[in-house]
Amino acid sequence: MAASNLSTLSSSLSKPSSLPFNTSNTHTSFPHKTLQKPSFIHKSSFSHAASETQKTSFAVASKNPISEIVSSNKPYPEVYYDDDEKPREECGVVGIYGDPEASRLCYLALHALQHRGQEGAGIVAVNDGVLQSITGVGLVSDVFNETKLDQLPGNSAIGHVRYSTAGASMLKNVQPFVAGYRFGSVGVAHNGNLVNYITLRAKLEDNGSIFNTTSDTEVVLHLIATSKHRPFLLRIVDACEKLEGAYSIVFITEDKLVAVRDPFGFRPLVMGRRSNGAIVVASETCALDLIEATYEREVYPGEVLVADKNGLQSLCLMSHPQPKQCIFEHIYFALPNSVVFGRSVYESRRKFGEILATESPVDCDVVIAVPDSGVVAALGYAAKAGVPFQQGLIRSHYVGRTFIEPSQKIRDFGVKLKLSPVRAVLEGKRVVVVDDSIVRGTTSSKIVRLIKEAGAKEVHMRIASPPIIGSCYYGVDTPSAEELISNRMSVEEIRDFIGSDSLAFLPFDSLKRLLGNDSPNFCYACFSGKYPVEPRELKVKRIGDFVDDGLNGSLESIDGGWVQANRNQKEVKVASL
Ligand SMILES: O=P(O)(O)OC[C@H]1O[C@H](OP(=O)(O)OP(=O)(O)O)[C@H](O)[C@@H]1O
Ligand SMILES: NC(=O)CC[C@H](N)C(=O)O
Repeated sequence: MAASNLSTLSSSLSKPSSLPFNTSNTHTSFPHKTLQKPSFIHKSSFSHAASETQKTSFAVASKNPISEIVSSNKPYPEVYYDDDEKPREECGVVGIYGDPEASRLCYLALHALQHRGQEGAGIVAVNDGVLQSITGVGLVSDVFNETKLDQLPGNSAIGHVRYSTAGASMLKNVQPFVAGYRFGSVGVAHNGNLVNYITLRAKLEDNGSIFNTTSDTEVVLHLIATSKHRPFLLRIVDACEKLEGAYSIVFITEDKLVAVRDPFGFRPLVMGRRSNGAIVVASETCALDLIEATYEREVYPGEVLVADKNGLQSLCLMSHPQPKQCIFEHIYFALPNSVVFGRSVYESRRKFGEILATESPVDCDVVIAVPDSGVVAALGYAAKAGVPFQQGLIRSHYVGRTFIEPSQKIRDFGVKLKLSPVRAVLEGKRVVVVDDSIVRGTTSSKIVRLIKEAGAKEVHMRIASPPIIGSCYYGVDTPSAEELISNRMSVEEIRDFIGSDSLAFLPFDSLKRLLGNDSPNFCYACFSGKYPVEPRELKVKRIGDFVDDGLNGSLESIDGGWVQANRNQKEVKVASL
């Protein structure tokens, strides 16, 4: 990332000059995906911690924020999910400026973003120049209730739902973080992953910084506090220019809401307005819909968007390389009713299904989806193939996303617990099954078996993404390369492994063709292994990593042992910084 000349920046409060996206996208509304509860394994783990919350306040003149955190009304709980290498989704962020119900609106918006993170949730609100924060582990509904929200009055607030990518899953790492520095207080909520935070943290600690968490996000606060620039906005820019990797961040201060997106725009961030003029920023437009804010546009890659008493200002301060937005948002993460990177997620998925029907047709009687993420692509496939779409798998809404389950054994069990076949739809039929992705192959192999046991004559798997061969380092903590089945097996070998009669993936070239001129603006590292920002400092999970850890390479040992060994290694690393 090229450094901007900060001396020229204070006068450059302006709309970004070269905006990479068409801003005229319309806002499409679709029914909301049912928000997922954590799976049974999470639930039991959360049961001790779900009620654990912490409340902190930061006044303008806060002199010692650390002592205030330590004296918060509840102690930190035990780490409730201390698995630093499990695959995870992303975080969701929201920020509201200029609404008397700011914290309640944040609370609602966090519900809409719950699919992006279920480990912890928090809100920071500003009232009379004091930042007040409540964070807790578990779901938004576990953390907040009327009484808690009553403690967060004020006209501006930010919120966060977390899936950890750096730093263990524990209360102290739940965002937003709040800190006091010599010119005031600042709260931060981050979606993404910083690939250079270990070096940044080491430098900061060399210079005397004391860290309160093990999250990558905390370095941002220290960089702001130690920046030599003024005013606050330039401190933010100065700090962000030192960051590498993915960050869609909302900041809150006594008098401002600031939204920043990294120059590559890896993770989404959108802006909207309520009818009373309140400004809203959020990870996905589904959050805007819920709180009746009208979607205006994205926060652009490299943009710093500021809402304060003077209105909305946009600073285009960071250099603009070619954007590299996460394609997996469209394939799996985002809700289909969201507009992400200026495109309807629903439309993307429907077209992925159409492409599969055109490029990998097969004689069949019925098309079914693996709910939830496969539904829209299956609808596209069925419409294009002219074959009826039916609900051949019923999904339990009390079981969470299996992609994020911590161990292989639990994932196996989780698939059966979550998805039940409908014999009336499947018996004697040639069935096309559409899913959004194959990560480890757990879901597909179990599903093929379930469907065959329900009497299907043939099962044809169609996957609405190219094969996933690379781990993600930009906010989606996908498994090690060894765990990615497409990294270990050919398509035919995978077909054999999952036991289907045929298997086809969305061809990578067709995906790029579909995106057209916008195609170079996406990050495809998970399909190509080519990383726009090299994750130099982070452990690249390749063959040999787990061999060195003394494990034999079976999937179970990766889950049960490699993770353990790696986690210990990480703890040592952090401690020795
Ligand atoms: O190959 P695997 O390792 O099994 O992972 C792939 C599966 O995980 C996801 O489902 P998930 O249950 O997480 O999410 P969803 O309910 O949103 O479809 C995805 O939709 C695939 O079905
Ligand atoms: N998934 C995310 O966006 C995580 C944000 C941040 N890196 C954390 O671990 O808390």
